[in-house]
Amino acid sequence: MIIGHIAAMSGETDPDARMSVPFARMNGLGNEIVVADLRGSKTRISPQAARALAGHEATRFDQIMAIHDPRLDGTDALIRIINRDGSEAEACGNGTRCVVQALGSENGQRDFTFETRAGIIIAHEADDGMITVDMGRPRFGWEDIPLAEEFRDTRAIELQIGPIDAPVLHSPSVASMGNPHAIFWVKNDVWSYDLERFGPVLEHHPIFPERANISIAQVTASDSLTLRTWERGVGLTLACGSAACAAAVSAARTGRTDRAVTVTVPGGDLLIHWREDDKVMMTGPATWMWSGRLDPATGDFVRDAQEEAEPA
Ligand SMILES: N[C@H](CCC[C@H](N)C(=O)O)C(=O)O
Repeated sequence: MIIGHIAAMSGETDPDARMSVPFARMNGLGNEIVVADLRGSKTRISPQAARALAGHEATRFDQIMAIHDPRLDGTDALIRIINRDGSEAEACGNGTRCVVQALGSENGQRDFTFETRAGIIIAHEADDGMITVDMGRPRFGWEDIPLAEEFRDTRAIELQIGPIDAPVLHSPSVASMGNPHAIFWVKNDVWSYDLERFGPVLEHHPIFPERANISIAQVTASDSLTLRTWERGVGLTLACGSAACAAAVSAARTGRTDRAVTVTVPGGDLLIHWREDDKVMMTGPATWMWSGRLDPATGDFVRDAQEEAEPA
């Protein structure tokens, strides 16, 4: 290519070659997701590139779902999940649905098996476009979350914020969906709590050696709850699928709800079913917005020429 030749001659890297990774900006119920296609390449998206993309208005994301070639027999892909701050997460429910929709749109495939740091994740897209992800089994042991000290009963641990004698939030349930979650149960509307202020303090509390995703949940019926989440490595988000799963299993485990619940998050509703075989099934939508190509080293990107889809 002539431009590449001139760029090489002048010591510049060919910008077109650097923008080697196709990506789609997608929406998982308001969770802002970048799905990046690194199949056939040994490259990874660098933490610097992630932070650069996060800092740009157009590509601002909660998670990047980086699709890599499979490493294990029987899996379709290895997925690396990158938070806004460049850290890696083990699980991302909403992002997984976006990956299913992105890959499914290539050839009509409806069933997928992915390797993630949280283990093997199975997902299925139904005729109506709703996507169900088998998020695996929750874990409740204090070392599994992990917590910094032993708590025999993780249905409610000793942790509070606010005045000692009148805490604003206290006694969260904790659970791992591969990634760490704390859920504070509240009586009032979840919007009446200043999660933006408490979230960062709790995310970094020394009780959570790997930090934690922090949610507040109000049980509204035996089959529904409302949830807001401060995500580890991200901040306030409109939806967090793994938090919805952690909240649903914790609600059932503490007798607050049944095992099948609708979890209403700021971006909409997720259906969560903690099956008798201990697997947690999460069902919800995924929406394609626009696509482009990015440089996995720097986060520079170009948009493809096309119309942007209307947000769902
Ligand atoms: N948005 C994601 C969760 C990302 C979790 C991440 N913030 C972490 O564990 O570090 C979801 O839908 O499950």
